[in-house]
Amino acid sequence: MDKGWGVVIVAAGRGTRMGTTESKQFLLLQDKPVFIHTLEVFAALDEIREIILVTGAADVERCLKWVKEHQLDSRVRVIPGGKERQHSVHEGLKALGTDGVLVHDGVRPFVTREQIRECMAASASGEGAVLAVPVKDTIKQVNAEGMVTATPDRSSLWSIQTPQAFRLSSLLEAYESAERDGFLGTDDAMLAERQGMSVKVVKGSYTNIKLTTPEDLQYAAFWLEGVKKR
Ligand SMILES: Nc1ccn([C@@H]2O[C@H](COP(=O)(O)OP(=O)(O)OP(=O)(O)O)[C@@H](O)[C@H]2O)c(=O)n1
Ligand SMILES: C[C@](O)(CO)[C@H](O)COP(=O)(O)O
Repeated sequence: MDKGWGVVIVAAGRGTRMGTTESKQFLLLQDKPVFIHTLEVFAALDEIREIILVTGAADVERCLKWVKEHQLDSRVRVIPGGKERQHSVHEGLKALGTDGVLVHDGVRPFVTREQIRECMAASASGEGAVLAVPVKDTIKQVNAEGMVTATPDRSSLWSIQTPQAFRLSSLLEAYESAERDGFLGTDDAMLAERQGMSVKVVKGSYTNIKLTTPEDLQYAAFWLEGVKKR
């Protein structure tokens, strides 16, 4: 990894499930937009040479302002994204010039430096690595009529998070192949898997939540308050 690691942080979504007027990545947590909390974790790692923030075309200017206000402007580049998460990640990957890449959701602000490092290290033993936690609930498959059709064995089920780490050239190839085939996935590893790449799962933590629905914001405020008191 001569050219080191880069990270693509995606923050171009609309946050439909959150239902707020302001996009969830820009909501304030302790006076700071959510995505700034996320950027700060990655910016604190010297081994990350490039940080690309991908946001909506209409939000690039205000993101640049926030980035400057929080003294992250020497570390972070801001570019416009696309219609789906996959398109936004793809734009970010094209903007990087490193050997390794981490992809992370801008709305997962509680990832830790240790988890990021573990993910980078684990990708060396395979072709990719993802942070994840074992599923805690019993999972059921349910049909369109609301009836249970199966109860999969949860011992092999994991909830997948970000960051997800890969060699940049391989992940770019996977993204280009998905685009050619019109394939849309919900995470980066899915695209790598369809190229036959091996993906290692790294046990993360249940606190690395993605802010998705309104109660996640309450959890985030509660969590940050606890961290402040420690
Ligand atoms: N076109 C998109 C869609 C999503 N994302 C980003 O991908 C991450 C994870 O996606 P998700 O939680 O699904 O975010 P949204 O698409 O914003 O939410 P929703 O699906 O509820 O609309 C978020 O950081 C989001 O900003 C992105 O960069 N570009
Ligand atoms: C990449 C991801 O965070 C893995 O859990 C997630 O898939 C992204 O967004 P989603 O729209 O909630 O699936």
